[in-house]
Amino acid sequence: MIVPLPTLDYQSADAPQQFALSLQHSGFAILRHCPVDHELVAHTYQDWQTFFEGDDKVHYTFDPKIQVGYYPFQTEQAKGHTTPDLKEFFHIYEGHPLPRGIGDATWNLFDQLKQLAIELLTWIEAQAPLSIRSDFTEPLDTMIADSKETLFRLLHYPPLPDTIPPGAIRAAAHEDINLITLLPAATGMGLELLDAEGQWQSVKCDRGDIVVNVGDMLQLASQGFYRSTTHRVVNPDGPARHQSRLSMPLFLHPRPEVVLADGKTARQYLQERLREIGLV
Ligand SMILES: O=C(O)CCC(=O)C(=O)O
Ligand SMILES: [Fe+2]
Repeated sequence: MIVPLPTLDYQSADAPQQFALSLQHSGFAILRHCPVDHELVAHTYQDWQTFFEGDDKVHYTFDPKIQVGYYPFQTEQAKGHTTPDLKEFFHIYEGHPLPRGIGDATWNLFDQLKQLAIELLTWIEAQAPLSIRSDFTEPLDTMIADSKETLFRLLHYPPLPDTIPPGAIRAAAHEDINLITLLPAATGMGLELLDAEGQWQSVKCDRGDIVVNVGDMLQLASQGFYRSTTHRVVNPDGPARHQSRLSMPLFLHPRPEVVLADGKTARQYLQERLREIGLV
């Protein structure tokens, strides 16, 4: 039986416990009433919708050395997949300029999400058993607080083409590489997670909710106490086929020199994983 993911109230007294339980069980949690401005989310989506609809984007084509910029439609394929995903996206990192026409909302949202992530990492740490916590090489929140590696990915899944390459979906099944991911509710359905029984479950959330998921780096650092769960974005049916979908995950990455486990640094781990998905 599929038990849907609960939506948790960030402001409730037991939010830290409920949040950590959800991450242990499914690798995902849905939070409502977070200190993230809904207007800012809407504004950011508007700016990037305009960007992806325009012709200017090709002038920002990504620089593979620094992984910044615009990745055209069907550039990325998930680990172990041969068909590229039906998506285009833009990678931004702190300190790098945004495309013309993108206003302050994007950086303001980045800052609000990062502050929230810092707090959520203190919850994640406090809720882990001492035997797990004591092996963290430093507090989880300081791993990311001054990091310049955190990646904001603005994603656009265009309306589906008339002919879809066999096996191609909006985002093929994958796990995130980083510590945790914060995902403001996307503009459309489609996100699914693979639950412990091997069933795909739709991640249902409302506008304004924040979805949080565990990445491989946290799974590694917590010796599997927190699970990094496989997820994907499926192609819609019916009229939604003709609609685009936007989403904007913030991938929280530690400073490169942070040791995750067994002497392995975040830098070493990230390079291994990027090679696997063909991004370096
Ligand atoms: O678009 C989404 O809802 C999720 C995207 C995702 O999982 C990713 O980019 O890693
Ligand atoms: Fe992901």
